[in-house]
Amino acid sequence: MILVTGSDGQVGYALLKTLAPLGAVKGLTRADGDLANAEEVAALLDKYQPRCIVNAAAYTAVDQAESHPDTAQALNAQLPAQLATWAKENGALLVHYSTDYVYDGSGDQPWQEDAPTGPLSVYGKTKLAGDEAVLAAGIGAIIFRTSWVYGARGRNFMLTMLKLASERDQLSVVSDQWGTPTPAWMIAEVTAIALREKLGNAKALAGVYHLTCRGETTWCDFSRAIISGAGDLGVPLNMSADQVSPIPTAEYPAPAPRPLNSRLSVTRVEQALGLELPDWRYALQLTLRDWVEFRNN
Ligand SMILES: NC(=O)C1=CN([C@@H]2O[C@H](COP(=O)(O)OP(=O)(O)OC[C@H]3O[C@@H](n4cnc5c(N)ncnc54)[C@H](OP(=O)(O)O)[C@@H]3O)[C@@H](O)[C@H]2O)C=CC1
Ligand SMILES: Cc1cn([C@H]2C[C@H](O)[C@@H](COP(=O)(O)OP(=O)(O)O[C@H]3O[C@@H](C)C(=O)[C@@H](O)[C@H]3O)O2)c(=O)[nH]c1=O
Ligand SMILES: [Mg+2]
Repeated sequence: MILVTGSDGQVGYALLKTLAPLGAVKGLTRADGDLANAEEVAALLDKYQPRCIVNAAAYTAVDQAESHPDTAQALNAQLPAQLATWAKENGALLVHYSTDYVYDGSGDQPWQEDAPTGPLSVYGKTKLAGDEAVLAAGIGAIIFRTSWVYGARGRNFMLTMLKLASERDQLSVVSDQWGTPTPAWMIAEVTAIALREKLGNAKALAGVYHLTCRGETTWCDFSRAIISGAGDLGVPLNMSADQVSPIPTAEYPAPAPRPLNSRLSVTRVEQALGLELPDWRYALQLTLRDWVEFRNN
């Protein structure tokens, strides 16, 4: 049994399908229990006895985390720590996800996996604590640090932009935060490849791996690419890409500070798996097509 936590979320939902070839998959949603409650988590692990846990549950509301640090800590730090301890005691494999927000965003070069961390927000700090707990368990877990996750369903920047562009005739979007948009399906499909290797050899792929698309952009140019890509697919919108105005971060005040440089080097995962990850623009085209399908059904 492969247990996927957070299976109503963007990545968790995609994993239900991509992991299916590797065995029986059980997804945990809020209906199964509160993952912020350690006793409920223990009972779920006891019930399902997974040989493999893929932890896609997290507290991902970056701004709300500033005023709800205890819930963020429970989901982002204590849950992965508990899963790692259980995996160690029961000889299970663990795959966990983390974020570009563990870095401080300085400089303009892609971060390597062994670079110093320096989270700016409660979300980033609690995610880093989760990574550290998973690594400290010494069980050869895989940690995929991804960024700017989006998809045809869930809460994400692509869907926000499509909605706003159908209602407004002008948008202002920050143009000084750099990073790489990454669809949930891409993360789920690469996870399946990695997990299959791990099922063959438990020592394979241990540690931290960045897992994003290739290339880099800003939220502003990502927004423009979403709007022009949707237009190319015949989606009726109220505005065009050139009506998206670039603004500095200072003009978009928010409770949580965001890193300016979220570029992540993906060489390590590409070499480990012997593949080349897709460029973010191509991945966006495929995801927009998913969304058009999803809307029409
Ligand atoms: N989204 C992003 O841009 C990025 C995400 N990541 C990381 O990737 C991973 C997957 O993220 P993503 O799929 O986008 O996240 P989502 O927020 O889409 O999914 C997380 C899931 O966890 C569930 N969850 C939260 N709290 C609880 C709880 N107390 N009990 C039970 N379930 C709970 C959520 O349910 P509910 O919706 O009801 O709260 C949701 O279904 C996470 O580790 C995240 O930190 C990394 C970089 C970027
Ligand atoms: C809606 C909107 C957002 N923005 C800015 C705010 C922010 O800096 C940026 C992206 O908005 P978001 O709310 O998606 O940002 P955010 O929630 O910080 O996204 C992050 O989520 C967590 C979970 C991660 O791990 C990160 O990788 C990253 O994806 O765009 C605008 O400038 N204009 C707008 O109209
Ligand atoms: Mg958000």
